[in-house]
Amino acid sequence: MASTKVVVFFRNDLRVADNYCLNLASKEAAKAKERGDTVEVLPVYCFDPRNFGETEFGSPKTGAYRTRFLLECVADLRHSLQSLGSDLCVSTEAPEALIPRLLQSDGDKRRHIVTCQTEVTSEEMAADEAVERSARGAGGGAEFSMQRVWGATLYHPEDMVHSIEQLPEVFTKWRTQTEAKNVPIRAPQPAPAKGALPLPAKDANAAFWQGCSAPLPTLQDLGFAEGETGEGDPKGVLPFRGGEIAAMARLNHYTLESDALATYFDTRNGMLGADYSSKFSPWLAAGCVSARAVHAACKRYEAERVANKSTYWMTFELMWRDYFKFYVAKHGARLFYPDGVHPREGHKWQKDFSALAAWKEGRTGSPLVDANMREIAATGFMSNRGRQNAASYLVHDLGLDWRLGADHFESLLLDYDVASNWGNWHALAGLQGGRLNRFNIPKQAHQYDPDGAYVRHWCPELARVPRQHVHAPHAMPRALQAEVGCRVGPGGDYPAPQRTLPFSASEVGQRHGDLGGGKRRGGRGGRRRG
Ligand SMILES: Cc1cc2nc3c(=O)[nH]c(=O)nc-3n(C[C@H](O)[C@H](O)[C@H](O)COP(=O)(O)OP(=O)(O)OC[C@H]3O[C@@H](n4cnc5c(N)ncnc54)[C@H](O)[C@@H]3O)c2cc1C
Repeated sequence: MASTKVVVFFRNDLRVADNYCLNLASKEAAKAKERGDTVEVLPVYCFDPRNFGETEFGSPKTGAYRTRFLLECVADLRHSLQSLGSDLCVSTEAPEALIPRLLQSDGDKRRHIVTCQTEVTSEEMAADEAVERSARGAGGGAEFSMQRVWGATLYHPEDMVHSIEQLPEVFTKWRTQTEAKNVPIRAPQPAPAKGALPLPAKDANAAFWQGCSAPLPTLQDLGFAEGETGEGDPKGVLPFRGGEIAAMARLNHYTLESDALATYFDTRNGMLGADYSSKFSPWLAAGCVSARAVHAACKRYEAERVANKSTYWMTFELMWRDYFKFYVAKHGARLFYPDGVHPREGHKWQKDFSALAAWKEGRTGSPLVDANMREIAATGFMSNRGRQNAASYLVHDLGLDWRLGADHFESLLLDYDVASNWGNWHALAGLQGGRLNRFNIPKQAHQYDPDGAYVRHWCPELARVPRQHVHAPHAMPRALQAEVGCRVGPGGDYPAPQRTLPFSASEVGQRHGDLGGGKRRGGRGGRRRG
C-alpha cells in the first residue's frame, strides 16, 4: 500500500475557515483514500527562532505584544484543529529542521506534499525555500511536491486585469481598473469537515505527536525577560486577543452588533476608542480571518442593514492592503536601498540616533507625534492617522532614514505585516513616485484632535494645558506653564520641540493646502477624499 503525507506549514494563515492550504490538504487526503493509500495530514507551526532575534537595526524582531498575540492565535488554532479531529504540532525549531523529521517513513511508495501560503517577501520566501530543500531530501526517494497557495489577499492574482508583473505603479489606477472590470472576489470557503484531515496512528510519527503534546512556549522561552507578559496598557483602544474566535467576534461586533461599519467613513480618522475603525488588522496580519471573510461580512451587512459610502470604504481599505502585497511582490524584497541612497533622488537619509530615540520614546515636543509614539510603545497599536503623522514627522521633519522608522514599527506593531508596513513607509518617504506626502503636524493635530483629548490621554503632563495651547505647549507663557504644571524645556515636564527641517518652497502649497485635509497615501493619485 502507498502512503501519502501532507504537511500543512502554517505561518500567516492561522485559521481553519477559508484556509486554502487546509482545504488543499483535505482534498489530497480524500484522493489518497480513494486510491486506497494510507494518508496523514500533519499541521505544523514553528516559532521560528529567526523571528525572535534582533533586526539588522537592533530592535527585537517580534516584540512582546505581538508575541503574546501570536501565542494566543496558535493556541486557538490548535484547539480548532482538535475540534476537527486533527491537531497542531508546535516547535521552537526552524521549520526546515522540523519538517523533514515528520516526513521520515518506511515503505517504498511514498508521496510527500508540503503546503504553505504563498509569501512575497524576502525572509518568508527564504524560509519556505529552505523548507522545500530540506523536505525534498528527507523522504529517501519519496515523490515530493511543495504547494504554495495564494491566500493573503482579497483579489486573487489570477483574476486580476493584469499580472503582478504589470501591476500599475499607482494604487488609484489599479483600483479603478479592478472596479471597472468588476474583477470577482472569490467567496470564502468553509473549514474542512470533521475527520477530513486524518492524523497518523498514535504509534507512528513520534516527532509529530511529540510536537502535538508539547505545551506552547512561554514568552520567556522565546527570549523575553522574566515578568514580561506582553499585555498592553489598558488605556489602549482594545484588549486585542489572538485567534480566529476573537477575530470573528470583532467582525460581528463591528458590523451587525454595533453598526459601527455604517459610519466608518466619517469615523476612520479617529485616534481614541475601540470603534472609530475596525481594528481588524492584527487578525488579518496573523491570518485569523481572511480578507475575503471580512468582505463577505460587509456584503452581508449591506444586505441586512445598509449599503453606503462607509460600507464601500472598508473594501477600499482592503484594496490598499492588497495593493501593497502586489506592489511588494512586483518589486521584490523589502524595497531597501542598502546605503540609504534612493536611486532616483540621490537623497541621503540622516541617522541621528538621539532624534530617533526621542521619536521612539514620545518626547519630540510635538504632542501629536509623542502621544502616538507612546501609544504604540504601550500597546502595540496606533491608528492610521497616527501612523501617517508619526512616519511623516520622522522622514520629512527630522529627515531620518525611513527604514529606522519602519524597523521600529516592525518590532512593535501587533498588526505587523511586511508588505503593509514597509510599503506604507516606502510610500510616505516619497519613494513610490509622484508628490511627496509631507504632513503639516500642527494642522493635522488641530483637525483630528481639536480638543486635545487624544494627546492628553497619552501625555498626562498636558492634562491641564488649555485647549488653545495643547498642541504647542512650548508657546505658553512661563507663568501659565507653572500654573498648569507643565514646564516646557530641559529639566521640565515636557520637552521643547525638536529642531525640524523647514518646509521647502515647493512644499508650502502642500503644507497649507493639500496636506491638511483628507486621509492620503503616498504615490501619484493619492488624493483620498471622495
Ligand atoms: C507607516 C505605516 C505603517 C503601517 N503598517 C501597517 C502594518 O504593518 N500592518 C497593517 O495591517 N497595516 C499597516 N498600516 C496601515 C494602517 O495604518 C492599518 O492597517 C490600520 O491603521 C489598522 O487599523 P484598522 O484595522 O482599524 O483599520 P481600518 O481603517 O478599519 O481598515 C480596515 C483594514 O484595511 C486595511 N488597511 C487600511 N489602511 C491600510 C493601509 N494604508 N495599508 C494597508 N492596509 C490598510 C487593513 O487591513 C485594515 O485592517 C500602516 C500604515 C502606515 C502609514
